[in-house]
Amino acid sequence: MLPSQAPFPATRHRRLRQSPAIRSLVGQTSLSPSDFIWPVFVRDGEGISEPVGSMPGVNRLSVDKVVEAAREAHALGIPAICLFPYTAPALKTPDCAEAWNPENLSNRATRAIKDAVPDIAVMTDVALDPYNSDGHDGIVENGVIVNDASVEALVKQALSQAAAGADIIGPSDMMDGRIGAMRAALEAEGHQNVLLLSYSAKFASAFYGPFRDAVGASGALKGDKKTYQMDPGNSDEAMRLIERDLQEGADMVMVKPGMPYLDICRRAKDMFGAPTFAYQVSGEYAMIAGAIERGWLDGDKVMMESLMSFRRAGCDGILTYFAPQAARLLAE
Ligand SMILES: NCc1[nH]cc(CCC(=O)O)c1CC(=O)O
Repeated sequence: MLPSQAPFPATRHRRLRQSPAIRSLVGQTSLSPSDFIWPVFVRDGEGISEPVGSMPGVNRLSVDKVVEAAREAHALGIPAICLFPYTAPALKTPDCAEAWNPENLSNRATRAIKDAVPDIAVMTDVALDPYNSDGHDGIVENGVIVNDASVEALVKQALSQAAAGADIIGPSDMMDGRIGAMRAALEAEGHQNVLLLSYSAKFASAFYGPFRDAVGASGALKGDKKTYQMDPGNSDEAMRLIERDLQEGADMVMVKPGMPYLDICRRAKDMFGAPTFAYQVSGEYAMIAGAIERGWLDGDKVMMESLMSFRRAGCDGILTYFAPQAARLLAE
């Protein structure tokens, strides 16, 4: 686009900024509760809402409280909720079998939400880290995260989530070939309408720290995730991964983390035009919420500005821990 404009004073850009009415008329980007997916942490028990230390305002919720959260989200116009289970250390094994237990926490929460609030979409996380005594997203053999055996396990996990009623399955594991394998298995098992929102461009980021505390994975993790998550400096590789996942049957794609990777979002949207999401991850939330808590930033304004940036970068939606707070503000 070549901006075409008369010289000053025929063009005065401030004319277009003079009042709320004019500004709203020419505003290019919109933000609505329907753009949000709300990630929530699920734990065992009943009636429990337990604060996550490094994420002020975020709690781990027992299944009954997750159902309440889903009701609240639905009332606020948030279309989807994404479940992350906090798994007891005793259930973590090298083969990660709890991941496809039909009665695991994530599956119980999915069924409870779909029973109580059928209209909200439930998204689940496919990755082995909550169930792995090694803390990795894939299966570890002799210190190596093995790809193909991991994909087999991830397919079992995805099928158990679909059977529990998940609407959107979000593979966050970054193994190769998992989207194609999951899509084929979902078709074969009669889950034709289950959506795959692939964490296609997921970077090996230090911004996931608070999340690993929230799901109890930081203690277990040996080493780092750099052999499967992406190098933060790579952009072309992100495009190749997104293209690969779309070709394997992903319905929607994700860039993660969000704010430090908005250039990847814009490039992905321009290049593929697929439904594109970004995950404003735990560390991004912690930075903003921590500064708000100290009175260093104006909370509502910074939150909304950060969310608007994703929309401006071309994202159709945002996974954000701010979802209910932002939706409430948008409803005012
Ligand atoms: N498969 C794990 C997973 N799924 C979502 C997040 C991070 C989310 C966040 O930081 O908010 C992670 C952490 C990781 O890869 O270590």
